[in-house]
Amino acid sequence: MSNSRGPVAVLGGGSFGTTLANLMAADGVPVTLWLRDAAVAEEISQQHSNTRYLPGIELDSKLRVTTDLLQAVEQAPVIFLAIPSSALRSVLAQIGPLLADRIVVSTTKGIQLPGFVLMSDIIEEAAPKARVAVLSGPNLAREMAEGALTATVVASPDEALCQAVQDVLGGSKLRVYASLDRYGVELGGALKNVYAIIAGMAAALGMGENTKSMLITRALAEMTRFAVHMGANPLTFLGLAGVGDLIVTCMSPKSRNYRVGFALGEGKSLDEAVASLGQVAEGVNTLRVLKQKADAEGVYMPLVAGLHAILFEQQPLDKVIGRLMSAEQKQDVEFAAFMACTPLEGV
Ligand SMILES: NC(=O)c1ccc[n+]([C@@H]2O[C@H](COP(=O)([O-])OP(=O)(O)OC[C@H]3O[C@@H](n4cnc5c(N)ncnc54)[C@H](O)[C@@H]3O)[C@@H](O)[C@H]2O)c1
Ligand SMILES: O=P(O)(O)OC[C@H](O)CO
Repeated sequence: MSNSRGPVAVLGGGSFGTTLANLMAADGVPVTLWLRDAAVAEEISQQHSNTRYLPGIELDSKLRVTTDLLQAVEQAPVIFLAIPSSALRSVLAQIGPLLADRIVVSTTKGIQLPGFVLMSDIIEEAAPKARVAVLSGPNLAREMAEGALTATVVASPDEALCQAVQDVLGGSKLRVYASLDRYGVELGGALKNVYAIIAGMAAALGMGENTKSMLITRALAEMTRFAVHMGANPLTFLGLAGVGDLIVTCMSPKSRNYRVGFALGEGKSLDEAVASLGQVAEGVNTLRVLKQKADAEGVYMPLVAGLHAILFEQQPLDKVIGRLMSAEQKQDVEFAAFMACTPLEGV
């Protein structure tokens, strides 16, 4: 098995897996994309397109594709996972022991039950000897596939691992920054999806720019409060995987979570909003898991509680907004307080 620039396997042939694999293939990295659907694999290999997830994008002819999972991972020292959080366990169950000593990078931005299970936890359970990192940041797949200049973060306490991922993934269109705070980067990517649903709702309801700015800023305070309580470094939330990803997902109709929120704001039911999307919106499940955890830990998360009340407790929107606006008016910037009790390492 070789290393510094591949071979690489990308597991998951949806929007993000196809995009990441294509970027690396175009940059000369030997990549194999694994997906389940033989017809999509055939289309990628013969037509160099994935019309279901990236319509109108011409994929690089060097991109190899397979429906054979073992073949994909067999010779790859670096493996990216771009599988929805709900399916990660079942995919890893088929290959766990094969992943010993490999670099396994989760790009999945979700949290699962029971309890509060991150994707890195699922990987380490299935493959205890793998070297695990997470990748997160303001990374709308469609824009990356179109060649937009983009930055992301690879996070692991293992600096050599981060360097290996930077070498393989970084290129003329994509800058890959490193972080030692894997936990914070992973939480940032998952939590921001919940606030993107709220931002989409606010947009559909015609709320003003002041309101959108208030939402994003208070969302950052709220998600950081939770993450710091759980052990993450607050400074991580000032970076690409925190405020960077929160901004893009809360501002862009290209975000699927934002689009779910927008559809809800237009009066669709949650089932209708999710069904009309046809792609994964991790924020809906994350909201359930996060609300439970915040309650159990006693962390104050009024925006999460408000969205949960609307989606899962049948509370009317105007009542929830009224409650949010009449809550105690607290301190603005909490970062000083967060940082006073957190060592400035692990960012
Ligand atoms: N799309 C983006 O812009 C983006 C960016 C960064 C991170 N992510 C994260 O990447 C993850 C994947 O998202 P996506 O955008 O590629 O989703 P998607 O909805 O575009 O595609 C999901 C893919 O997963 C496949 N899949 C579903 N269940 C599977 C299973 N059991 N086994 C194998 N494959 C299965 C589907 O067939 C599909 O190819 C999500 O957690 C998402 O938050 C997405
Ligand atoms: O389309 P979304 O809402 O899943 O967001 C995609 C990425 O996470 C943005 O960084």
